Amino acid sequence: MNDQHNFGLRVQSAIEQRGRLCVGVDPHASLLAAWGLNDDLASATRFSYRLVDAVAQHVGFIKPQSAFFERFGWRGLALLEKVVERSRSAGALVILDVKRGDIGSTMRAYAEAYLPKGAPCEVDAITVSPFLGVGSLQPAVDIATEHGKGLFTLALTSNPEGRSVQSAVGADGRTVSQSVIDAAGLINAAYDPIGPLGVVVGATVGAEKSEVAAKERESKDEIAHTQQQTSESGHDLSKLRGPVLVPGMGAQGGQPEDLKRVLGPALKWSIPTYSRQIAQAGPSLAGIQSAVKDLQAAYRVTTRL
Ligand SMILES: O=C(O)c1cc(=O)[nH]c(=O)n1[C@@H]1O[C@H](COP(=O)(O)O)[C@@H](O)[C@H]1O
Repeated sequence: MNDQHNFGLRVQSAIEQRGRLCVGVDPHASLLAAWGLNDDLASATRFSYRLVDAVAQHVGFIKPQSAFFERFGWRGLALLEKVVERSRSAGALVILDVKRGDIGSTMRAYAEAYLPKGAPCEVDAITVSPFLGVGSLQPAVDIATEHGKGLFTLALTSNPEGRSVQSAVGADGRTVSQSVIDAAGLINAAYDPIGPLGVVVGATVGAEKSEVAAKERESKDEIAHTQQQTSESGHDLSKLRGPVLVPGMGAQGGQPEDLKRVLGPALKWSIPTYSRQIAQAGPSLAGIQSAVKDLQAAYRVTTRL
């Protein structure tokens, strides 16, 4: 399999060549206001182009959040397509944050919108939600792997409300989030050394080790295993063999030093993503670029393996 056909290998080489930082493009009303702009399509266009032009040649990953474009209707979607195209042609991998999840037949249509070569809004990967059942994502897995694209499945989200669902324990004794991580690991096992199925783990999860995770580690054997394999999130990411998108950084409180603690062995292919913190350094190109440089330098130190 050549590098271009395995999204995992493209992630690996982007990290090696450009670093692991991901810049979020979220034309949020409050950020537009902070830049002295109105909350309208013309302003969202200026904001997004400025951000992309400042960073796309320097970072490995760009993550536009679809909702901030969808709110402007079809014109917003046309802008999103241009933002994606501008980012990809500067060499960044685009992870479109759309958090799609539905019954299999509908899931196929969502995947077709973004993943095949020549799709209307072709990106390198999308975020997907597994809460209709991990198996419902299969059509998206098929389309992603067929076209050399990736998926990032929500496992442990950065918002505190996610915990009650994601830490629930299934009949097999695993948490919902661990089952999501394991399902991605099973697909990635066919790839060496890294596969195309990523997960989302928020940087904010480490501080709150859940009671469930503690119960899972009750037996002595498990304690020994856990000390070797798990992160402070209490989840075992050691068999994932895939990329981990890490939101919750900056504006939500996560710091570069947290990554190692939260991810354990999955640090190697982690992609910390920042939206507000980087945009807030704008609107000047120099301000945005210096925020990016500082974070890239911090990650070179804190993620040394
Ligand atoms: O999938 C995501 O990107 C995501 C997952 C998650 O658990 N938490 C989370 O904040 N996000 C997204 O990551 C971005 C975080 O933005 P900032 O907090 O401004 O850096 C937003 O676009 C969120 O929609």
